[in-house]
Amino acid sequence: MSLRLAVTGLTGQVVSALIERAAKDIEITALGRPQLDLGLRNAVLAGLRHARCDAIVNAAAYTAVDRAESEADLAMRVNGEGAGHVAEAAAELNVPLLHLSTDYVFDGMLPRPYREDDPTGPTCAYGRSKLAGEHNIAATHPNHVILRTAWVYSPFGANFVKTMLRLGETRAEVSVVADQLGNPTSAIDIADAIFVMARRLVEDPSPSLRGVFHVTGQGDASWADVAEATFAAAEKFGRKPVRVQRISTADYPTAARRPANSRLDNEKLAIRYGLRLPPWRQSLESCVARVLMDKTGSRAV
Ligand SMILES: NC(=O)C1=CN([C@@H]2O[C@H](COP(=O)(O)OP(=O)(O)OC[C@H]3O[C@@H](n4cnc5c(N)ncnc54)[C@H](OP(=O)(O)O)[C@@H]3O)[C@@H](O)[C@H]2O)C=CC1
Ligand SMILES: Cc1cn([C@H]2C[C@H](O)[C@@H](COP(=O)(O)OP(=O)(O)O[C@H]3O[C@@H](C)C(=O)[C@@H](O)[C@H]3O)O2)c(=O)[nH]c1=O
Ligand SMILES: [Mg+2]
Repeated sequence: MSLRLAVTGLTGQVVSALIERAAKDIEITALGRPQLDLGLRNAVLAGLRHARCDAIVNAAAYTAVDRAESEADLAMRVNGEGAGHVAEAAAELNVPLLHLSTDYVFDGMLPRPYREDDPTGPTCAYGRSKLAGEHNIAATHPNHVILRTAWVYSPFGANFVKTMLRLGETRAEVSVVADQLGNPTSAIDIADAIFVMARRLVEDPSPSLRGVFHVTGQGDASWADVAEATFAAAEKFGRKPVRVQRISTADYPTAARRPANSRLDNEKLAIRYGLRLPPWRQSLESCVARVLMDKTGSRAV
């Protein structure tokens, strides 16, 4: 059965992955700035009203974590209120809404992976704005899924893995925090999960498929682990080795405070949707391969 998805954002990692991964029977309508600005209610309602779709994916967001500390109002307008506007549109169109949220809604103090119903407690402005978005969606449109994902990387846009590959071009050593734990997640794997979930939501009205779901790559890592895996993969493509100096958060001051442990338990997704994302190291290797192949002009693997 064909599936028509209206997606917010034009150039983001998840948007790009959705466009690239859509099978022939999936039609993606991407809506973004300047026509659709999430902060402008009328633009969101008008833009989505005219997109003929079976489901809406809210993949656009203000994602500059450190900058959000000094632009908290803007982050809130886009991530908090903006998500509410998208939910209003989904309610008006009577279609399911799949909304992307983040591990940064948690404070990071729990000594185990977070489950969907664990208490939230964001430590930074970006996290607070994303949590407000979750609340606005839940209050506006019951027919929704909030996918909390984390540490997203891909060949598209800006992300930590591409930052490491760029730093590695000129440095023999990079210092990276080793005391923040999370789940690196490929935007491509997120896109594939969104297609499965959207189809189910369109076909099946059951409440057990709705609500909050944790959707991350399998396996835990620190940022230092991600950096090491990135450089190890890059070596296979002829890059010189880069050493990772494992440092602590205290040695890498940033504007935003990030959770020390934001690992997310994915069991609910496995049980209710029968879905598990691939192990992060596997997807990371494909990503690095693609980024480096694209650079040398060779065919991507
Ligand atoms: N990146 C990550 O590590 C993680 C992301 N998430 C969530 O996943 C989702 C997708 O993230 P990702 O693909 O990485 O995001 P990106 O930062 O790659 O892209 C963000 C997209 O949002 C668009 N955007 C920003 N502000 C607005 C606005 N006011 N109106 C309309 N569009 C806007 C950008 O458009 P433009 O091109 O015009 O700037 C861009 O297309 C987001 O909800 C994010 O919060 C969750 C966990 C981790
Ligand atoms: C570039 C760099 C970062 N770091 C640290 C800073 C920080 O603690 C950690 C990650 O840095 P980044 O700024 O790349 O990642 P950050 O922007 O915090 O990534 C977050 O983005 C938002 C959108 C999310 O929703 C989160 O899930 C998460 O992916 O690594 C180093 O230790 N060394 C470095 O050279
Ligand atoms: Mg960042």
